[in-house]
This record gives sequence, C-alpha cells and structure tokens, in this order.
Amino acid sequence: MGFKLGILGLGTVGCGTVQLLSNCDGRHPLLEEIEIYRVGVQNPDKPREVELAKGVLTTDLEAIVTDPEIDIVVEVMGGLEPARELMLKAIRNGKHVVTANKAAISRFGDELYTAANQAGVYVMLEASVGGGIPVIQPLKQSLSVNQIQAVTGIINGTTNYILTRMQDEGSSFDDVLADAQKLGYAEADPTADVEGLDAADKIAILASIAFDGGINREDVYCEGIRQISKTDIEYAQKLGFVIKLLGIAKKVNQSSLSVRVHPTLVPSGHPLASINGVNNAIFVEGEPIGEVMFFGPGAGAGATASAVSSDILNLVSQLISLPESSSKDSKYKIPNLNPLLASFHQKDCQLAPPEELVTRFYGRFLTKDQPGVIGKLGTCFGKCGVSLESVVQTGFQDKLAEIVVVTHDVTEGSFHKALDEIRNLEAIDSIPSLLRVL
Ligand SMILES: NC(=O)C1=CN([C@@H]2O[C@H](COP(=O)(O)OP(=O)(O)OC[C@H]3O[C@@H](n4cnc5c(N)ncnc54)[C@H](OP(=O)(O)O)[C@@H]3O)[C@@H](O)[C@H]2O)C=CC1
Ligand SMILES: N[C@@H](CC=O)C(=O)O
Ligand code: NA
Repeated sequence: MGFKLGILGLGTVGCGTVQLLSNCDGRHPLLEEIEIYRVGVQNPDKPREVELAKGVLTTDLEAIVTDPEIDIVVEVMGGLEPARELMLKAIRNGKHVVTANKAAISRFGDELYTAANQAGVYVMLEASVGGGIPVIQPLKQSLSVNQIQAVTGIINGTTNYILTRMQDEGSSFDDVLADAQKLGYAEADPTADVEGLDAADKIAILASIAFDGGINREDVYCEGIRQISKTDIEYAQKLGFVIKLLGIAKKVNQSSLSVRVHPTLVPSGHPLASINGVNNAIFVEGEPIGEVMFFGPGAGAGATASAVSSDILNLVSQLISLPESSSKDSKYKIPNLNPLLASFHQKDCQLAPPEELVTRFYGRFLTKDQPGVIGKLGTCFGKCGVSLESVVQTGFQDKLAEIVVVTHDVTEGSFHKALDEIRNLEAIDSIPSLLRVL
C-alpha cells in the first residue's frame, strides 16, 4: 500500500470513512493505495461500529500529526481546539490535510491555507459543506470561470430535517431534533445546528470560494429556527411558500457582499422549496452559466464519508504523479501546488451593513379587533416607504386579530423603521414573527 492515513476522530464521520475505505470493491482502484495507519480518539474503550487492526487506535493525536510515516491527516474530530492546532502541526510536518470541520475552516481558513501553501501541502474540505454533495471542488474548478452573483443554500441537514417533519407531520421541534441526533446528523452540541451557526460557518466557506476572498465569520448575520412555529408554517403554506433555513451569499455591489443565514419563506415553485429531509441543496447563480443547483444528502456517516474519501483520493492522485526526484527530497511536499486544488484567498471580502440589505419580509401581527387597524398598519409601512404585496387577516388568537403581511423588496432599515412606528400603535398587541422572503 502506498499512502498512509492518520485519522483524527472515529465518530459518525470517522467510522463512515473507515467503513468506505475498508471496502474498495466497485470503487476507484486508487483507493487500494490507501492504508489506515493510525486513528486517534478520546476514549479507546468506547464501542465502535468498525474494527481496526491492532495498534491502529491511539489517544495520542499529537503523535499522529508528527509521525513521519503518515502522508495524509484526516481531521474528523470537530471543534475549534485542539483541531486547529493539530491541523497546523500536521501541515508544518508536511502532511496534507482533509477536514470536515466547517467551524474551524470558517474561522481559521486563512491561517491554515497560508501555512499549507508555505509547506507545499493541500487542505481539502469537500465534507465541510453540503455533506456528500460535491460543491467545494465544483466551485473551485468547474464553476471558477464564472462571475458568481449569488450562492443560496439549504446547508444544514438537521434543521431541514426538523422543518420538513414539522411541516409534513406537525411533529414537535424537540422530538424531531432527538431523531436527527440519533441519526448522526446533528453536531455534538445541536445548538450550532438549531441557532444557524453551522449554516453560517458553511455559507462563509462557500462565499469565500465563490467570491474568492476571506470572510470574517463574526460578520455573518445569523438567525436560527427555534422561533419557527406551526402557525407560521401553515400561513406560509397558505400564501404559497415553504419555510427553509437558508444561507445566502450575494453580491450587493462591485465592492460588497451580503452573507447571512436566516429562516426564509421560499416560493413553492423555487427549486430550493422541494429540498426535504436531511437533504441539502446549493443554488448558484453566475455569468455566463446562469443557474446551477447541487443537491444531495447534507449529513450522515456514509454521505460525509463519500466527500472525505473523494478528497483523500484527489490527494493520492496528486501524490502518485509526483516525479521521483521530488519524492526523494521530501516525501510529501508538492513543489507547485495545483491552483485548482489548493486553497487561498485573493483578498478580504467586504460585507454590506445589514440595514442596507434589500429583501421581502413576512410579518405576523396580533392586534385588537378594531375597525381600521389594517389601514393603520398600512399607513405606518407607507410612511417608511415599505410597499405591501399582500395583507391577510384570517384568524383570531385569544380575541386578538391575526394579520399577516408580505412586503415587496425593501431595505432592512426601512422595514425596521416601520416596525418601530407599528409597535407604538395602540391597537398592536404583539408581533410574534418576522421572517424574510426569498
Ligand atoms: N455528522 C455529520 O453528518 C457531519 C459532520 N461533519 C463534521 O465532521 C466532524 C466530525 O463530526 P462527527 O463525526 O459527527 O462527530 P462525533 O462527535 O461523532 O465524533 C468525533 C470524534 O472525534 C473524537 N474526538 C473529539 N475530540 C477529541 C479530542 N480532543 N481528542 C481525541 N479525540 C477527540 C471523538 O473521540 P471519542 O469517540 O473517543 O469520543 C470521536 O471519535 C465535525 O467537524 C462535524 O462538524 C461534517 C459533515 C457532516
Ligand atoms: N450538523 C450538520 C452536519 C453536516 O455538516 C448538519 O446537520 O448539516
Ligand atoms: Na460537500
């Protein structure tokens, strides 16, 4: 066997990867060149779904990333530290890195890429976004000749699974989340999924590739799905929408982008509206290609292992074609990194201030059942330049009238100014939900 792997982590993704690499039948023949040499875990006594040869399992992860025998380090342990430190150490020791860790890449991508480019090794991250869906390499390679205008994605499997089951079965949020955890979709701390943080990591990574620049992760606007109620799902359906947690990265003008995550009403005819369950989809708009959508399983052992293993295979294909002389000097270092595989940022991307962003809004208002209340709402919106696409009053909740409004495109600033006025109206009881509309 030609190339030795050191795998950090043997949980959902680690086990899936070991399983895939241990059964090469019917897969690419280059996989036969790979040896699972060491696997690092926290608790060596934990029962595992895979069997490893004697001596492979270790708790000494430091020894893996510095072991001169190892060619490729596969980081599937998750978390920020020690994952960052271990990846950096692996790179400085001349190892190529494959990672599924979007939290680390979205925050430390620049640092890791710079170190890797200096060391002449690759950092591969296909599994970090969209699970098994090939999207990182297609953006870096096949679509890189396009000028990208927008990348819009359902990029968290757990929340899409939860929203789909809430919509189809009327299930409760907590029950469905527990199922997503059992199925291995959710993060170790599912808050990252539910609060939209995982999707924010992923849209930051997609934006940095699509728009070829570093994104400051802390600047990504982020709202999760905890506040989505059955009532809003039903209203959305009546109005011809479905609610999805979207990551959106969009060119606002020549110099700035909008990069954000929030639950969004998606028109039921839009290709993203039909993406259900754990599936993810990434909808890319570019010039000259037009619209392209990548679709598939966004989480889970097998799907993610497919992405991790494809990165390993890509690396093996590079290593195997190294000239004899370079492999003598340094076993791993690649003298001229392939620019379509290597990661680097040309610049830092500027993000537009949130109040300047333009979108449609959905708002649900509870009001006293007084004559003229719809008119008063309309006047407040009108005064702030917010024009309304539809206004419906369909029900009552505890003697309060429920009014649902969908606006035309408006700046976030104008919409919030109108809301400030509306909150001061005597007839307004509360505003239970405000969502954006695609
Ligand atoms: N689950 C999924 O569907 C997907 C996950 N990812 C990403 O893949 C990565 C792994 O996720 P997943 O497999 O679900 O995570 P798990 O929690 O299932 O597994 C994590 C593994 O890493 C080991 N580990 C964690 N911290 C340490 C440490 N400090 N020292 C030694 N070992 C450690 C654990 O050891 P032990 O077993 O001994 O506890 C465990 O084997 C994450 O970055 C995640 O975001 C990406 C796409 C999809
Ligand atoms: N927790 C994540 C796993 C994949 O990245 C998700 O649910 O999408
Ligand atoms: Na992927």
